[in-house]
Amino acid sequence: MRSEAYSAIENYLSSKASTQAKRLKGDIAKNNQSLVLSMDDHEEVADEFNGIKLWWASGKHVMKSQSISFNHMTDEKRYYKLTFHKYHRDMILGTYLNHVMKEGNDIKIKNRQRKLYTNNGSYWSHVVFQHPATFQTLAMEPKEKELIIDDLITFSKSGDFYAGIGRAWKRGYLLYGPPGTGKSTMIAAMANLLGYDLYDLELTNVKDNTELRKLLIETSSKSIIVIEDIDCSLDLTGQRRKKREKKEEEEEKDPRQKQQGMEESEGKNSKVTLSGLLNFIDGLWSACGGERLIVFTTNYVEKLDPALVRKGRMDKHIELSYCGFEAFKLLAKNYLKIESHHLFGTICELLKETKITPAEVAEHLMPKTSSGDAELYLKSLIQALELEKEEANLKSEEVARKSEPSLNQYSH
Ligand SMILES: Nc1ncnc2c1ncn2[C@@H]1O[C@H](COP(=O)(O)OP(=O)(O)OP(=O)(O)O)[C@@H](O)[C@H]1O
Repeated sequence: MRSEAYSAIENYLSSKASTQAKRLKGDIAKNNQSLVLSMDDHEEVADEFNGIKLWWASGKHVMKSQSISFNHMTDEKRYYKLTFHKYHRDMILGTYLNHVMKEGNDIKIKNRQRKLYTNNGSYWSHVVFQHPATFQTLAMEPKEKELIIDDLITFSKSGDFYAGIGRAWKRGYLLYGPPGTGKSTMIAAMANLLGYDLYDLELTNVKDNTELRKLLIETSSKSIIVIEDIDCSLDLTGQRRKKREKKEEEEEKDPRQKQQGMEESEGKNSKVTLSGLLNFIDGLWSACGGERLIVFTTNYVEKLDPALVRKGRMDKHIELSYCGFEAFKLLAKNYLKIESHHLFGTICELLKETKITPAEVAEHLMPKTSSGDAELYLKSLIQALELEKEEANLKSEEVARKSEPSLNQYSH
């Protein structure tokens, strides 16, 4: 088996070899030669570190097997030879080799096949995670997007910082906004950006706090734990608690209602509590290693229990909202491959006056025929926006009419 150090160097060099090969690609293409991205025996890869030039070469020692064999098996020991000026020896053996190992291990993590876990009761099962969403394709205000990317990258590089201040290497995100504004898409983009695994935790499948604790302890480092629609997942919101208290009062008055309620909720009743979840986020988690993000999503942020969303627990609150012009332009670029059009001005004005989600805009821009042209899709979007605007106007007129004092009120 190859040692960890060997495979880290191998990863590092294959990335170097591939950049050098890419640089050569033009010449190679001209000569109609095939492109070699990995290192062959005795092939050299040049590297430069802090202005110092070095050369790596790979090779192998072939040793005749001591045992008697009919098929002349040989043992081979592969190695890498590093050549540099002896003046730099200390720096190369220290700083440079550490840098190679770190980069090599990072490449390994980035290239590994990532997993999407879902819980079936108290067990995780997984499939390969292959969602194509990235921050480049996520439509939202560019400045806000930059801030989020920066926040995520800073987090992923802050292991030493968290250790230094004695805090668990974890960060909580709350994504909120109407359905179809890209909450799930953003989570996939986060996982793709950082190369993390995803744990999609379905709280309604979790029996009680003990089961919750077991599931969360089993999650690995470099992962995102997602609890979608936290307001609907459990009895976690203030409103739901009040509703339940009211229902309990009614049931006390009429025991028949209680029986009916028990039958209805049988099978989907989970005893996970808000305090169980909070205890884990605050306490237990800190004890089980690091580099985890926990992401809650909700369509109704105002309904959440303040204890759940207070800063420190959910470090960053991100609102995903209706489609603005910048987000529309990105969708048009992705879906229609256009960056400008004479209908953009009309769309820009209509977007200011309407509430339409990026999912709805995307639906209009999605090519429906192989010959469909951009103008057709933009016109369909304009039609939808005009309809939306009309409906919104009617609604506000109705609200205004209802709030007007009726004439009778003033008659004597
Ligand atoms: N901001 C966005 N950028 C790009 N595509 C988007 C965006 N928002 C929505 N979409 C598109 O709409 C579809 C639905 O979006 P998504 O599931 O991410 O929304 P959501 O906010 O998570 O909705 P829900 O609250 O119903 O779960 C996605 O598959 C994606 O193609």
